Amino acid sequence: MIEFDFAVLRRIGLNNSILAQLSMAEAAPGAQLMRLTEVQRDWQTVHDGQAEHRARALPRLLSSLQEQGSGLAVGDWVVVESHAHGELWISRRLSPFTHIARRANDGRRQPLASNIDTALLVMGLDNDFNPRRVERYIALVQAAEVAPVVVLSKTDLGIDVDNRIAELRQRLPSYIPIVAINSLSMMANTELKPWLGNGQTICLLGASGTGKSTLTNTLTSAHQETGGNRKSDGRGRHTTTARSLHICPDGGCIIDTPGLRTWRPDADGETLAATFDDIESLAAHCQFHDCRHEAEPGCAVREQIDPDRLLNYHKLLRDVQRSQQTPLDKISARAKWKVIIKAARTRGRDKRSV
Ligand SMILES: Nc1nc2c(ncn2[C@@H]2O[C@H](COP(=O)(O)OP(=O)(O)OP(=O)(O)O)[C@@H](O)[C@H]2O)c(=O)[nH]1
Ligand SMILES: [Zn+2]
Repeated sequence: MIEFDFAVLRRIGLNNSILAQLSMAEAAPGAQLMRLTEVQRDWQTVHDGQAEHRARALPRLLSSLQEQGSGLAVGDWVVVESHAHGELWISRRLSPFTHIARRANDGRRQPLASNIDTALLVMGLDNDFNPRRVERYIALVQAAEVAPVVVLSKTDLGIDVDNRIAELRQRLPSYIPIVAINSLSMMANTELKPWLGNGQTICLLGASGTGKSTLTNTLTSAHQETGGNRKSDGRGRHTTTARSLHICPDGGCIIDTPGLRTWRPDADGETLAATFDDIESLAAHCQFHDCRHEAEPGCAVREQIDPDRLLNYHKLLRDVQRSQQTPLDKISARAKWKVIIKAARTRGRDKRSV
């Protein structure tokens, strides 16, 4: 039997999709369900809904995750066993319902965060305003099956808010919510309430200086120190504050880790096509089957899609194609170009000498 208090764990994001896995989980007596809030090489921090504890993962768990090409990430739900001397050991990871990973330079996938329902894509209405970047983030979080919400911050700066919202609204698919807020105002709580129900987990993504920390403070104002409830029940070492899990007093919790902060989006072509499905579905109506929506007559896409959104789509697709090349592909692509350029130069010389 795995012990847990639903109401307490719900504050840190427990939901039915995780619970459904528990009945099948074998565990030692007294094992507890907890949420991972920090992942280091040799140790982890887990949250039991009230306080954080230092724990370690069983080597067999780590190697089986590694075999699956996966690994522990902040936000994972784990089964924690208590061994002799109060040591806590993570024995099992429940399958995450969403998983954000980044591709490391060597091509491996590196887990960043698990079990996030909604990503707030924070963008300042000031100089930071950049629809292309938002489209890129949307593609990425959708690839992880996390729901995107575009949050335009700094409405108080007297920037032409309505026009900028209209510009984005016209450009993005209609199912993507756009919310404009002042991160410094408590009103932000009301505006973001739909994504902060009890049991919901959100994360904040966006460039530096857009107001992610400010907004996190506003949303969690009554609970700055989520793990601050010190317990001394002798199990594991307690830490006082949750560095990466913040509980919102009215429901919901926020995951904020250095990994997510420095995460720069990458995606594959299929994912991009899914995010730009407005373009893909219009393309079926172009006169030419292989229309590139550039100068072809009878193009259905150019008529309806914001030209910059179309440009961005093509640019992202090119990026994807490049990033999916292996080092060998890149070398052979470069070699091919060298041949082409050399041939063009030779042709140029031949023409001149005629
Ligand atoms: N006027 C105004 N200022 C804001 C708002 N949101 C954030 N700021 C200010 O913008 C600056 C940057 O905000 P942060 O919350 O630190 O931004 P961040 O996204 O967390 O930045 P990093 O930590 O670098 O990722 C701070 O000086 C904030 O006070 C807002 O809605 N209105
Ligand atoms: Zn076309």
